[in-house]
Amino acid sequence: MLEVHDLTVRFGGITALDGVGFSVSRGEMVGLIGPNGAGKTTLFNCLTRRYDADSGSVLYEGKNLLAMAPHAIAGTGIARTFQNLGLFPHLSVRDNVLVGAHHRGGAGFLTAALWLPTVRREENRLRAEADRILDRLALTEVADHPASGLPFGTLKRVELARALIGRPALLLLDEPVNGLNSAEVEGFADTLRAIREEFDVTVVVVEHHMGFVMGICDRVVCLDFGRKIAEGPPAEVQRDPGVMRAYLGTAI
Ligand SMILES: Nc1ncnc2c1ncn2[C@@H]1O[C@H](COP(=O)(O)OP(=O)(O)OP(=O)(O)O)[C@@H](O)[C@H]1O
Repeated sequence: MLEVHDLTVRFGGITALDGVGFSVSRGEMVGLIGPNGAGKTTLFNCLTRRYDADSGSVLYEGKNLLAMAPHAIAGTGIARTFQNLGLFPHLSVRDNVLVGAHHRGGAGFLTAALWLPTVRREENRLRAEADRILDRLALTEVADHPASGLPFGTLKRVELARALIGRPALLLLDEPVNGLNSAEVEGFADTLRAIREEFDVTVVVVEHHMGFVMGICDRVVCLDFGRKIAEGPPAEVQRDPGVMRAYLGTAI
């Protein structure tokens, strides 16, 4: 589904990604780990075309992802969540989720401005779908509440709901359990396991919480200073001497 070859990204003198390569098969859940500054978010930013790569290639379903326009990414079936939440604080939870469906609306500017019946039908259909997803993620009670002021754990689920309404085939999650307490982490892991089946979605997840990564992922890729230093089943990567060295001084 996804093939990353020899990907390099530089920011001035910093090489954030240095010849990184790995692939992801349909249906897999792959963990992307590595110490702070290893290049994990930069990789996500390349996959969603926020950053340009200096060299290398990314094939998504056989297509050259790096040649696509950033606005076309959602339409290809790739959705992401953000490390520091990318929600609109003053919009309701439901409207934040509906933002994730923007590429599925077929109405043009004029039909939308005139609020024609086709637009109303489309809006009703998407609202019904948003409500189903909100219900699935236990967010119905806060659907009309503005995002601002809600607990962090709730907002993490809103981000997931917003990604899911785009009907993604590939879901990129950037630190989805960062800042959650241990009960919330467990709850999120259970939800993600179930959602992976229900929505038939392939997942790449960046996360520092090793218990979460090791418990949920089929395979783990570890980056350090922009380079891939290990890849394999979670238990093997956790025991890898290079990975242990990269995390020296950090509990893993
Ligand atoms: N837009 C940017 N401009 C300059 N440098 C950047 C930019 N984005 C990332 N970097 C640098 O690239 C390197 C990799 O950063 P990145 O955020 O990808 O790491 P990370 O593995 O996601 O870290 P963390 O776990 O702390 O989120 C770091 O040295 C960072 O400072």
